[in-house]
Amino acid sequence: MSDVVMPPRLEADAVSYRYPDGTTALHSVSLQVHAGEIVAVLGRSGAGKSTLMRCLAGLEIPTDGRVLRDGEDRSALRGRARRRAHARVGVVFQEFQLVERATVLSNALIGRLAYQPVLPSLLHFVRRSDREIAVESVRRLGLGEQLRKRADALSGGQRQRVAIARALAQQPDMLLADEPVANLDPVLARGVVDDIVRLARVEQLTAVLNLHDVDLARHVADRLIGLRAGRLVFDRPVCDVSSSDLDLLYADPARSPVGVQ
Ligand SMILES: Nc1ncnc2c1ncn2[C@@H]1O[C@H](COP(=O)(O)OP(=O)(O)OP(=O)(O)O)[C@@H](O)[C@H]1O
Repeated sequence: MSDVVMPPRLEADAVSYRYPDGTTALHSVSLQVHAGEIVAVLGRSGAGKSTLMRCLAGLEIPTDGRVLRDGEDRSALRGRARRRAHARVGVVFQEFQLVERATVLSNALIGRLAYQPVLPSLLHFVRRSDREIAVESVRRLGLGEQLRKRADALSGGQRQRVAIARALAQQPDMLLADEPVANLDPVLARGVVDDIVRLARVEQLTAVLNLHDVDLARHVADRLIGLRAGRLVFDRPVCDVSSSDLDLLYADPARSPVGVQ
């Protein structure tokens, strides 16, 4: 559905992030996500996964270090160029972030906003091509029958699929999903993650998923990245991640041996 172009390579170069209250959530994290690769980020609650995701998505600017897309730092972009760069990054959040009182189609159309000239979008004018892309995105997530239904009348799994359809309507070349299934039961979670990964593979997107479920992450990702207390602990192909890597990642800090925080 999108133009045939190479998906981007995404890179964090010594990224640190400190919140205004002084909490340092990331300590010099460096990683690369290769073009078209699917990477899952694992770690305990508070490890810094969401902060890393927000930095990768360009929603936060690192306090130190850089996020590079195909070797280019996007933080310097302004105005239209910045809007366009953001448009190519589809982001899916745990809380869905839908407009609850709007229809499924209207929510998917939000994914087209960055491509519209400002005046027509202010006047609620929707180009036919944008509508077609949004409808097609919703259909691909199996919600073609629900186009006119309000988001708040859907189940949790359906709502997350609308959020994915909205991201897909952006015609992204990169997909970032922050705990996309944390609010869903395990069976639904599996289905939604399978949908995300299927789309990422078909559309050849570079994808990063924050996941709590290690088995699910192993099942869908090419590579696993482990974060602990804001530091990168491992970054390996799925088959090379051992149970001791995972033990180190999830060990209770109160019981950890000296040297492991
Ligand atoms: N807005 C904020 N202000 C101050 N500190 C914050 C803020 N958001 C997160 N933090 C802190 O930054 C650290 C990393 O948080 P982050 O949300 O990135 O972790 P996480 O791995 O995504 O956790 P979870 O799995 O629970 O979502 C934590 O210590 C957290 O308390």
